[in-house]
Amino acid sequence: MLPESNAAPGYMYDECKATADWLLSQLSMRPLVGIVCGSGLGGLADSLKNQVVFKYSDIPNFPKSTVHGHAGRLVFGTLKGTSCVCMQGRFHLYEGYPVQKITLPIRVFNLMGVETVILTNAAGGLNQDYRVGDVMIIKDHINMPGFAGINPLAGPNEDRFGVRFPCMSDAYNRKLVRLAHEVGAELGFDEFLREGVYCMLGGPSFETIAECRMLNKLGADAVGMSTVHEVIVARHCGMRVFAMSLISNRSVMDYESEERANHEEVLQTGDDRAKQLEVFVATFVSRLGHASNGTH
Ligand SMILES: O=P(O)(O)O[C@H]1O[C@H](CO)[C@@H](O)[C@H]1O
Ligand SMILES: Nc1nc2[nH]cnc2c(=O)[nH]1
Repeated sequence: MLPESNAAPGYMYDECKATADWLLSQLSMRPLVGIVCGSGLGGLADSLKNQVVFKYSDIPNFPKSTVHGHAGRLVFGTLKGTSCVCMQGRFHLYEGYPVQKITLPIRVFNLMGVETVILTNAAGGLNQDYRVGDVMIIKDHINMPGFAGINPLAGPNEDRFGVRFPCMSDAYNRKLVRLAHEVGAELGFDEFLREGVYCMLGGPSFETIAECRMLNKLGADAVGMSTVHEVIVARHCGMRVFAMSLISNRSVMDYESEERANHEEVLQTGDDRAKQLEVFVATFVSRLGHASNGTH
């Protein structure tokens, strides 16, 4: 056990609990599903009914959103009768926060009673069969910052959340992956639904051509700058995880290519697929099957 002085400030159990209690004291529901909206996908929160909305800047201990396309609002409400909380905007390493701080909301989800976390992101398509607008169900990840010791669980372990050495070979719930394929097929989305491996880099610069080629050779199908740290923290505290990437741009793999990755294209692709993804997430949530409906 590391000495107490090494305890990371702002996201240990007591801070997370204070934030969860503050939120719950103002709500008449308890969320069962937590949703994180990726770049350009903030519209997912708008489909929640009976909304109660908090600005991140008003929530104790919460970081602030600094990225265009991430509104910085926590939205509570119901999706087809299931109580949900939705992060309309997430936090990234490149915003300058410690990796533990950007995952604080996931621990707050857990303390509010969330059982299932649905993470979405925008990502570059490394897999050469992928097209812009494809949706990749994430079956596994490569935690590139983790290779350099940047892991949200580094530091003293908080036993009240989970064990020191959590398993990650089952990070992405396989039943939920199957459910996503079923829902996709029913909605007629098979044509653009894929399944693959997401690789996280720190950003904010996009990848070089050599980096894209390397990542693809290593087995990654899509690359982004988020999600993995949230998955690790969610699994550490025992929540089930489903995640998907909207392929917002094709990773440039060829020195002759005129394509250039840019955030505007990322946001535009989100906009183009927004309605279908809203229907997908709402249908998916309605099939999760929780024991209670989250009302007191
Ligand atoms: O992963 P999300 O939050 O969807 O955002 C993705 O889009 C941004 C780059 O355009 C990066 O932040 C990348 O991680
Ligand atoms: N790292 C990275 N993140 C992204 N987010 C959306 N597209 C991309 C991309 O091509 N690379």
